This record gives sequence, structure tokens and C-alpha cells, in this order.
Amino acid sequence: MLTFPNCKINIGLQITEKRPDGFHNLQSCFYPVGWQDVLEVIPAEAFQFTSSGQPIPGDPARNLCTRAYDLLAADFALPPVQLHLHKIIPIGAGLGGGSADAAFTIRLLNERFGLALTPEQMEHYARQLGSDCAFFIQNKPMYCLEKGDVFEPVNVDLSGYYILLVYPNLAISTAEAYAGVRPRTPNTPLRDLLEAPVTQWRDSVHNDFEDSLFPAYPSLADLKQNLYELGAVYASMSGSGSTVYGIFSAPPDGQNHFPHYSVWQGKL
Ligand SMILES: C[C@@](CO)(OP(=O)(O)O)[C@H](O)COP(=O)(O)OP(=O)(O)OC[C@H]1O[C@@H](n2ccc(N)nc2=O)[C@H](O)[C@@H]1O
Ligand SMILES: Nc1ncnc2c1ncn2[C@@H]1O[C@H](COP(=O)(O)OP(=O)(O)O)[C@@H](O)[C@H]1O
Repeated sequence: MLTFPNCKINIGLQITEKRPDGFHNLQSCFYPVGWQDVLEVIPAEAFQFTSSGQPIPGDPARNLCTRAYDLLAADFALPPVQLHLHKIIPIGAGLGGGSADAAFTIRLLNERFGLALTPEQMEHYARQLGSDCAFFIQNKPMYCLEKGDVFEPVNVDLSGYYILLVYPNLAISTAEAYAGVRPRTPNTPLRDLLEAPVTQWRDSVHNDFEDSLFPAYPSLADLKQNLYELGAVYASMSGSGSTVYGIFSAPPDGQNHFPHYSVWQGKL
């Protein structure tokens, strides 16, 4: 059985405070985007995780797909399987690709083996694997709070727009990015700013990670400027970087403008 874990972008990201557990409370709109991996579950004699495509750093036994399987296998009598992941979504890119793989593993095993888990139960498992993992269970635009794992509905609909994602071949560790931020109470909550149409977001909807990462990596600020010059109605870095995206009202000519970077474009 096959499934296609997709990535997300963050539309605005306010980091409001450091928590006693060392994590940060945030407010952000998470929005699913169609850049996808391929994940297959295959009957096997013994559990095995294999991958192709981009090399994934780290021990396969600690891969988020393996950890998702182990988590469910602790509570259910799962038969052994081979999980094969064809990795396409850039890694360490602010796109939540690893979290998507983990959440889709839970969804796939639930369906394949008739575990009858509700979305809330699957979110409970996903939260144990990463802060933005639970989002990918329902996988629809959400206003995310606390660690990014508490959801409220959001009235952001970008259907009809096009998106261009540019990954500048620079992996940024999420933990390192959080270590550089200065949490603060925003003047206006992101939720209120998102009430305006996308054409008015440029000067108001902000990703707080840009404040520390753009000075450290000036090429990221240049990339955002390039996307505006290409005609984006809104451009931003996603999550903890390094992907920068632009939202366009007509299809942009992305491949020709960024020949040395990994790009993906499609409809929202
Ligand atoms: C920044 C965001 C924004 O959407 O996405 P990415 O850019 O990684 O995709 C997320 O908060 C990333 O969530 P996720 O990638 O699941 O992070 P986790 O694995 O849970 O945590 C990695 C490390 O980041 C820090 N961390 C993460 C989430 C959070 N709310 N506060 C934190 O301080 C912690 O130091 C933690 O050890
Ligand atoms: N299936 C997976 N895909 C990508 N990264 C994974 C996976 N499993 C574990 N990881 C680890 O997670 C880290 C990157 O996670 P990723 O979700 O790509 O980054 P980001 O949160 O910035 O989008 C890497 O250090 C990688 O070793």
C-alpha cells in the first residue's frame, strides 16, 4: 500500500515565550503543500526500513518512520513489514518532511491493519514524535498554538494561487534555529493579521525566525527579495528555514530563475 506524505509551509510564525520544558510556544498558520515523498508498506518476514532518493542523515533505526511503527507496535499486534521511503522533500528545510513521514506512517498502518484509530488518537501518537507531526494527521490548513501541536480552525484559503518553494541547499537544524530566537508577545496576534487578504500580508505577516537567520545567512534574505521581484504577492521563509516560498497569482517561471537550487512549484 502506497501513500504520499506532503510538506507544509508556515504562514507567519510568532514565537511568544520559552516554556519550562525548554520548548517554545508559538502561533503559526500551517498550510499543506504538494511537494511529496513516497511511502510504501510491504509485507515482510521481519521489520525493515529502507529508503531511496535523497540520503537521510542518521540511523535508519531512529528514522521517524521506524519510530512511528515502534510506537504503534507497542500498543497493537502489528505484523512485521518493510517500510520503504522514497525521500524527495528537502531535509532540514522548514517543511516538516520528517514529521509528515511519521504521521503518514501512523495513518498508513492504521488503514492497512484496520486499527480503527480516530484522528484524535493518531494525533496523540504523532505528538510523541515531534512538535509539528500531529498537524499531518488531518493535513489541512490550521492555526497552530503552543508547541505547534494544538489546533484551531483558520479562515485562510489560498486556492487559486500558485506557490514556488526554493530550497537553497542549506540545511538548518530546528534546535539551532530555536536557540537563536528572542521570544516576545506580539503587538497583534497573527490570527488577526491573517484576516486581511494575502495581497496585504507583505508588511504584516512575519516569520520571527527570519530576524536571527537572515543576518546569519544573507542569501536567504536575497532569495525572499528575488521572489518579490518575480512577482510574488507574498514571500516568506518557512518554519526554521531554509526554504523560502513565494505565493503568486499566476504561475511563476521558477525553474529558470533558480537553476542551482531545488525548487517546486504548483497550485495551492
Ligand atoms: C519550526 C517548526 C515550525 O513549524 O517547524 P520546522 O521548521 O522544523 O519544519 C516547528 O516548530 C518544529 O517542529 P519539529 O521539527 O517537530 O520539532 P521537534 O522535533 O519537536 O523539536 C526539535 C527541537 O526544536 C526545539 N523546539 C521545537 C518546537 C517548539 N515549539 N519549540 C522548540 O524549542 C527544541 O529544541 C526541540 O528539541
Ligand atoms: N523520514 C525522515 N525524513 C527526513 N528527516 C528525518 C526522517 N527521519 C528522521 N529524520 C531526521 O530529522 C531531521 C530533519 O527533519 P525535517 O523534517 O526534514 O526538517 P524540518 O523540520 O526542518 O522540515 C534530520 O536531522 C533527519 O536526520
